[in-house]
Amino acid sequence: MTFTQKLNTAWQSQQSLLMVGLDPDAARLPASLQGKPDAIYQFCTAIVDATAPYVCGFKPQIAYFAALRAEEQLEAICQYILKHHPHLPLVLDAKRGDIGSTAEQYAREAFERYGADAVTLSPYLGFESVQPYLSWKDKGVVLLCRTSNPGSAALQMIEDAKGEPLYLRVASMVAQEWNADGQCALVVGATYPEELAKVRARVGDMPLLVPGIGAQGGDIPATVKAGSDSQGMGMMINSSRAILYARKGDDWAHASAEAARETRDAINAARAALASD
Ligand SMILES: O=C(O)c1cc(=O)[nH]c(=O)n1[C@@H]1O[C@H](COP(=O)(O)O)[C@@H](O)[C@H]1O
Repeated sequence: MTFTQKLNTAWQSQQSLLMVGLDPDAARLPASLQGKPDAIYQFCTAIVDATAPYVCGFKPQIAYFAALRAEEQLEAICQYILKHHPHLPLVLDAKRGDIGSTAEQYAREAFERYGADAVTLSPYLGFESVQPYLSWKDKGVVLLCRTSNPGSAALQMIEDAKGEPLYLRVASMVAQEWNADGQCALVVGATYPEELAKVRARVGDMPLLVPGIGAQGGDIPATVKAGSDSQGMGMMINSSRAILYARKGDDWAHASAEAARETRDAINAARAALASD
């Protein structure tokens, strides 16, 4: 099964567009896990199990693991997800981008070492920097387009002579030239619903990874309205910190599950309102 098929199946069977991001911060781990050698593995697998009923997939962010010298725990977490939640897409958030020969190694890292279904990439180096990932025919590539951060406009909104902003040029290039085998998706922040709508209009039903709800303050109804595809789906709406650190007391996994359920329900309420418009 390809990444895109797995994602479509998960959207349908889970009735959820919520993706939970795994961004483990050592300083914010529950007290009961602090100091344990496998604390990150214990934390992330418990979050995965608790939130799995409410999500369309998981997105571990590699920097959080690499910074803590915890790549082996990330490997074990990925294996755990593939074994215990095989129907849920695993998107490795690595934001790689390099010349072709190096990209071949990054692709092996994402797809062989971690077994990810898809990986996030920068489009900045052009097609041959992405081609090594696309040669893994059942895998997905998720290209940065209009990112959620405040400084993203400085480059991404630069206009060409015809007044076309760079992020829309990226969207068109990926949709028309890079997506021959239907493996591509784009990243557009929930913090920019206006641009999200423009990307959706430009790329048809291509999947979008949409981070920026929760800790970054993106509005769920505006996101759903702007980014839904023709089937009322089409987005992996990511939330990391607001789900991971939802706890108020000791029952942290339960608090994360509740936060995930509430977020999924808010997304689905917005979808229902849109459908009845
Ligand atoms: O590619 C991403 O996932 C990404 C792109 C983007 O434009 N903005 C963005 O926040 N992200 C990632 O999405 C996650 C957002 O985390 P929270 O703000 O805690 O929900 C982080 O792992 C970011 O690295």
